[in-house]
Amino acid sequence: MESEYDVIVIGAGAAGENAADRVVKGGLSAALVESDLVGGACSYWACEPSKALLRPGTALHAARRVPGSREAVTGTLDVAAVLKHRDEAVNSWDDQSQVEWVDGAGITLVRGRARLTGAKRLTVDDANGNHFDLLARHAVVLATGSRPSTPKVPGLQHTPHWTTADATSTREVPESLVVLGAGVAGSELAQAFARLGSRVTVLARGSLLSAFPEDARELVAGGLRADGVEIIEGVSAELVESTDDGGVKVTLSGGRTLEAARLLVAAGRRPALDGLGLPAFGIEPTSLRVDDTGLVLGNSWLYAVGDCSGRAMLTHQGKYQARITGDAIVARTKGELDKRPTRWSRYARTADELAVPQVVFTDPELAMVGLSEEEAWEHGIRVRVVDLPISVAGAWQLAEDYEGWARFLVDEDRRTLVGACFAGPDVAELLQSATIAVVGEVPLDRLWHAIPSFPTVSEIWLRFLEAYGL
Ligand SMILES: Cc1cc2nc3c(=O)[nH]c(=O)nc-3n(C[C@H](O)[C@H](O)[C@H](O)COP(=O)(O)OP(=O)(O)OC[C@H]3O[C@@H](n4cnc5c(N)ncnc54)[C@H](O)[C@@H]3O)c2cc1C
Ligand SMILES: NC(=O)c1ccc[n+]([C@@H]2O[C@H](COP(=O)([O-])OP(=O)(O)OC[C@H]3O[C@@H](n4cnc5c(N)ncnc54)[C@H](O)[C@@H]3O)[C@@H](O)[C@H]2O)c1
Repeated sequence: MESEYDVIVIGAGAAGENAADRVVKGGLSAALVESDLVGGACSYWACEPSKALLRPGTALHAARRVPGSREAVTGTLDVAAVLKHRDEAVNSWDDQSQVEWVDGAGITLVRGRARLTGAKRLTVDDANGNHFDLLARHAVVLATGSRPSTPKVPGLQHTPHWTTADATSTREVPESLVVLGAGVAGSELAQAFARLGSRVTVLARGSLLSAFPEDARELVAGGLRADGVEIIEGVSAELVESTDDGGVKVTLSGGRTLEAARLLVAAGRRPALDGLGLPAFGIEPTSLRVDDTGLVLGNSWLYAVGDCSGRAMLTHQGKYQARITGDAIVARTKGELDKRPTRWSRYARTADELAVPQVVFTDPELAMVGLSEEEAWEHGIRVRVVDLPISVAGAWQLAEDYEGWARFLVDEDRRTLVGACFAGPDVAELLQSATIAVVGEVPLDRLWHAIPSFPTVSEIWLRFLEAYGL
């Protein structure tokens, strides 16, 4: 006997929850299938615990940078209290509150692992050996998240190591830690553990945070080095082995060896699409492609949102995709969307292409939105880049030795902002102003009237407009 719903969402992470919610808000019924904890990676193993591990160190460092409060700081981080704060942030890995939210939202939760058995048909296998057959009247949404990529380094597969999930859920702070991978997760966790007392070495194939502008990443690298993190750039790990004392030994290109109590592999993630039965529908699990509404190309009922859809792997982006896709499914069901949606309409994930905001929560922070210079040229935009230090009165209020940097990218023909990047303490909260300017395509002549309050770091907007020539 099959249970029928208008829409079935596979995966109850941030993206899946939001997709199901929009569908129900639009008047349809939705089942949400989850094989693990309701809430997914962000709540239990990624954003929330990593930020809980980072924030105490950032707060302590901020207090040390202001005369008056600096003198009051006499100790170091209380490691047990930080880990307790992390435990509270993840509700001690208990998803009861999220299950209650799902119930309250009118979504039916089905526990177990789902796989497609036919068009709009799936089977869910639960932990007790039970099977449930489900049928979606209109659409199935994949929201299955991502899995860590394991680089092909000789010895790594057979050597015990941490994934980012192990690092964020740890109950111990290792005496020493080698981090393989110098992207966002590697940088954040390197600093978190350094501030908790580990001796940390980060290995970067190219440079630390290579996806970000050089001036910005240099500031972050300086912050990590000030915390004692050794950053080795331009190297690869050639061999990984266990040591007799339960630690790990890494041999680098060039012959140098490193020994540490733990190895953390943070070398990117790939969409989690295995075991879903996709090849039967002609879909390769490695190359999912979706249109602006999230519809998987080549069919009329299968959608994808969040990390599994292979676009920017960020919680807020997955939730954005879910809102748009959920609304698009409802509109199609009601016959209100039969053509390709227009750019920036409520049924098109336009920001996926033009305005992805991202914050690296290191200290200093790094915040970026929109197109890079290269991407702007690729889009045919005649772009002008304005770089300047964040040297405004608001910054000095925050920290005596505030060091920050900003980049603004202007479409010269339209005189609108197409991208921005900020690096420095507390710049995360600056990002939404840039996101609004990019998405709103606000002309610079109008931004001239957007007065930043004195003394705030937002004064950098005025400095930018002056530097641009207004
Ligand atoms: C260390 C770290 C820190 C991060 N910090 C941030 C941050 O600060 N800000 C930010 O925006 N992003 C951050 N991210 C990225 C963010 O965690 C992800 O983008 C986000 O969690 C993806 O959400 P999702 O709903 O797509 O997938 P997930 O949260 O992974 O949810 C997918 C769910 O699907 C379930 N599932 C999978 N297959 C099946 C199946 N066949 N049947 C049933 N259920 C299934 C899984 O159990 C899982 O619960 C971080 C990532 C890492 C690794
Ligand atoms: N604050 C945030 O928003 C936040 C925090 C952490 C993670 N995330 C997201 O989670 C996802 C995973 O994070 P991540 O840092 O693992 O991915 P990433 O893509 O940001 O970085 C991966 C890094 O690993 C390196 N790498 C890959 N293979 C390697 C190898 N064989 N040897 C050495 N280095 C290698 C890459 O060059 C890259 O620098 C990303 O999409 C990221 O945006 C977001």
